[in-house]
Amino acid sequence: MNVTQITFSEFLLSERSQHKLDKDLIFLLEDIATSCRIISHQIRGGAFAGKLGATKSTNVQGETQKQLDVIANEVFVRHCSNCGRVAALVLEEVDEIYWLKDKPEAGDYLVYFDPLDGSSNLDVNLSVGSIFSISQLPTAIDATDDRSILRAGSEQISAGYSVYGPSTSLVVTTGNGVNGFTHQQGTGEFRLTFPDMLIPETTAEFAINASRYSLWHPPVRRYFDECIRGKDGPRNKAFNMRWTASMVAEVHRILIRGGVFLYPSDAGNISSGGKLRLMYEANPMAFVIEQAGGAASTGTNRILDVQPTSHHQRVPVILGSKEEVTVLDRYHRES
Ligand SMILES: O=P(O)(O)OC[C@H]1O[C@](O)(COP(=O)(O)O)[C@@H](O)[C@@H]1O
Ligand SMILES: [Mg+2]
Ligand SMILES: [Mg+2]
Repeated sequence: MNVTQITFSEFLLSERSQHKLDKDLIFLLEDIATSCRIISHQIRGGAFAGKLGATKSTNVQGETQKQLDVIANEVFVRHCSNCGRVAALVLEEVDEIYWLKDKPEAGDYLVYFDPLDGSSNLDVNLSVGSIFSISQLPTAIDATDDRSILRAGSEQISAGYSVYGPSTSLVVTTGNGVNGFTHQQGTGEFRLTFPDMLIPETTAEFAINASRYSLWHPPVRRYFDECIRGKDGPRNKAFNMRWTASMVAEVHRILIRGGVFLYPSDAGNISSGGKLRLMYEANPMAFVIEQAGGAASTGTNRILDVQPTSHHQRVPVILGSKEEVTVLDRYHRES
């Protein structure tokens, strides 16, 4: 069968037989895909339903919530609570952990969501997305214990994201490489359009919010200063810069054509540990990036090795083409 005809369900069945995936994981991934379809539909109709603006509330991170942040959150809660193996949901928009079982068993799933990433882009009709991560409880627990959801990223069994851009994409890893699907209008199916995604090892494109230059630490300034000196600078390369203010869109571009994305800790965010959240932004993206042959670092550690201490924890993020992440790690060591 032509790759573009393979549906997400068919793909999951073949992954299941090749890699012995648990059938409940397949059901959960189907529920996540259904949620992404619904959210995509809600975003595309948002202007008609008056759903693009902000709510009057702020989330646990003190950020003003968009109406669609709240809607996307509800969609994931409603559709991903059905699979009997899900023990808990951790969501960006909700302070507490949402336990679905009183006495979770070994192997039960812990699912982490950024229901809508880059939501400041909604009002201006630019790309946004959803991010998910799935881990398992290593042992049964007698009663719910919030510390048991603090799993390192290296324990993820699946992760991915959906981008709601000119088309809706779904990109997924189950630890066996990375595959990308496009939502087909009409049939409503996600079809395999980007099999075996691989990130080029070298790149001449970086993404950072350069308005924070005055807040950056020396290694990040050094990297940026060298990049913008172009061919005549120490890197001998004419670098290009991008910033979409939506991590999903940045990661998707890097998966398609390479590049490096940075949201480092700086003088403005160091007291919180950085900007991006470990459990539902950094970890899932790091897993996808590594599975596609890239690298993901805090500047001093591999992101997937960071031991979480709280479920809304923030970390510095540097990810993408290996060569650039290696340069940035070295600049951090040398500083
Ligand atoms: O506005 P800034 O500082 O450029 O930050 C943009 C970053 O913030 C985020 O939008 C945070 O995501 P949320 O919309 O889920 O809070 C990232 O997607 C993006 O990389
Ligand atoms: Mg986000
Ligand atoms: Mg979000």
